[in-house]
Amino acid sequence: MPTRNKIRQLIRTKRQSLTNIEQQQFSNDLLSQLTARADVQAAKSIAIYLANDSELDAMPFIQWCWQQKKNIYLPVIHPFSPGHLLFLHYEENSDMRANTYGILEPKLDIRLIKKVNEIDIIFTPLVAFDQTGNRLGMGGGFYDRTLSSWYSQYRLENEGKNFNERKLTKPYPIGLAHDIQLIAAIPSQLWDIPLPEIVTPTMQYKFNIHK
Ligand SMILES: Nc1nc2c(c(=O)[nH]1)N(C=O)[C@@H](CNc1ccc(C(=O)N[C@@H](CCC(=O)O)C(=O)O)cc1)CN2
Ligand SMILES: Nc1ncnc2c1ncn2[C@@H]1O[C@H](COP(=O)(O)OP(=O)(O)OP(=O)(O)O)[C@@H](O)[C@H]1O
Repeated sequence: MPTRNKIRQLIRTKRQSLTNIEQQQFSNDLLSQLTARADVQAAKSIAIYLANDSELDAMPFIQWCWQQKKNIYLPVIHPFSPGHLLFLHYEENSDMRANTYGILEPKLDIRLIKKVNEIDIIFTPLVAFDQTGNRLGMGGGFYDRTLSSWYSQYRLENEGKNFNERKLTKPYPIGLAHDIQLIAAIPSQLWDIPLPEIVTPTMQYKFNIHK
């Protein structure tokens, strides 16, 4: 089985070869998929990301959320807690700065920080995923740390239940990815947090990660 770094390399290269036209089409397909979901329609606070490295671009969806008066939050690399994220309110006129990876994030202002367990849905970026909900990210462990207590609670409350009988606790995580980011199997590590759902431009995958 290829190593995690090999998979990252391979999928990132594949993703970078998508054309601008394809990227635009996929963003619009994503918009249609997400806006049709009842949980998205009901959500008041949504965390998402600004596309980097040819990730699936959610900007059309972010704009729809703003029109619907939803609150949008973006990940900000914690200034002194290594590997941790903060989530800050994001508006059209937010002051932005580039983080160490060159990704734009809202300028740190403690008044704009939203507690993770007060966010309804966290849409996570990812590099690769498999048919069981395993997620491989850019390699910082940021989302694994963000979601670790959510996952403990999710398993505790939903052990043995069917997907449609689950009791959901905030923040509900949903991965966003291009279809080409699906691979046969991700060699998962103990700390990896799998995702209960992943949305691509053509599919909405649901996974039993609580059994
Ligand atoms: N759009 C987006 N925002 C995000 C993430 C993400 O995956 N996508 N993150 C999700 O966790 C966090 C940032 N994590 C990242 C981790 C590594 C690299 C990266 O480009 N690494 C380089 C080498 C590292 C370096 O420059 O020191 C590389 O692998 O090429 C980027 C983002 C927070 N914000
Ligand atoms: N809950 C955690 N507690 C402590 N360390 C963690 C935790 N989760 C991940 N890590 C550490 O973070 C590092 C990177 O993890 P990993 O390669 O799984 O990141 P990733 O899921 O690809 O990235 P990201 O979540 O940022 O997109 C690993 O060395 C791992 O030990």
